[in-house]
Amino acid sequence: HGRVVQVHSERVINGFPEAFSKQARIDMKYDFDPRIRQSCLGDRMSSVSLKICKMIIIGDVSVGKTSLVNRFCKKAFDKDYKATIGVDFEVERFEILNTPYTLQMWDTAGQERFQCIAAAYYRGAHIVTIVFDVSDINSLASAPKWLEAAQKENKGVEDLLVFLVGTKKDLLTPQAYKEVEQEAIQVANKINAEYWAVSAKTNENVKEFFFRVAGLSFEGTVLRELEKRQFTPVSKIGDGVSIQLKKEKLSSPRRSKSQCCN
Ligand SMILES: Nc1nc2c(ncn2[C@@H]2O[C@H](COP(=O)(O)OP(=O)(O)OP(=O)(O)O)[C@@H](O)[C@H]2O)c(=O)[nH]1
Ligand SMILES: [Mg+2]
Repeated sequence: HGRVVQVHSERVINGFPEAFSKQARIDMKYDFDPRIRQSCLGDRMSSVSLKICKMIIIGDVSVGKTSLVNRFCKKAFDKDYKATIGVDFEVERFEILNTPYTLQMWDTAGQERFQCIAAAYYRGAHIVTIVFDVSDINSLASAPKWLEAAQKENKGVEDLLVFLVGTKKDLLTPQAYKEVEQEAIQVANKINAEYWAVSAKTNENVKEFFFRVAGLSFEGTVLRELEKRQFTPVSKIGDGVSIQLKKEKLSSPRRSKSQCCN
């Protein structure tokens, strides 16, 4: 039996997803790395290892983290605020260049009193999405603090993908938005993040954002695997039976000794 992975046709990615802003993008490329296209479309990758990445979604209280995830994963928008208690979890399956890819999303609480619970889930993240509300400039100012908190739980990890996402774009006039954008791009550049602006209410840029996350993180994880394989004995490469779960990245969160919830 081959593995059968059901992927919804709306989650199929073949073209390289574009960045939102030329002024704050993670990379300057316009296509997948040629090595990726070659190995994925040659259908050798898919039988060898499961590709899963973990994304944490962090940011101030009520900026719209849960709304962003729910718009994409559940196609729903709720105008009433319901605080996230600790953390919520969603999974999305994609098919990228014929290869199954899973994105885990950990939607964390912004409320101060849940911080210690939420931070326990930061570990093992490949992707950090810092959310702010474009109609609340203070929430943008918090972005560096949130990144620090994520880095603290992922010490020594160099290739974290960081996104800075402004939500509630529908609340601002185009002129007011442009002013916020200038500041947001500066912050994004300072923290090496890619900048996006979205609206969960109108659905503007929501799918585009998640596709970009999926495309870039997929590329990163496949490239890491290809690099690892360069050092693997040839006989092991093609045997196809070793579906490797990267256990260390997926394990349940451990609480750090130094802090939290007393
Ligand atoms: N107009 C508008 N309102 C939004 C948008 N996104 C979220 N909201 C509203 O903002 C409020 C907070 O949204 P949430 O998604 O719950 O915020 P959160 O960041 O998850 O909050 P915590 O879980 O407490 O950290 C809710 O009333 C949402 O309806 C948006 O794009 N436009
Ligand atoms: Mg929430």
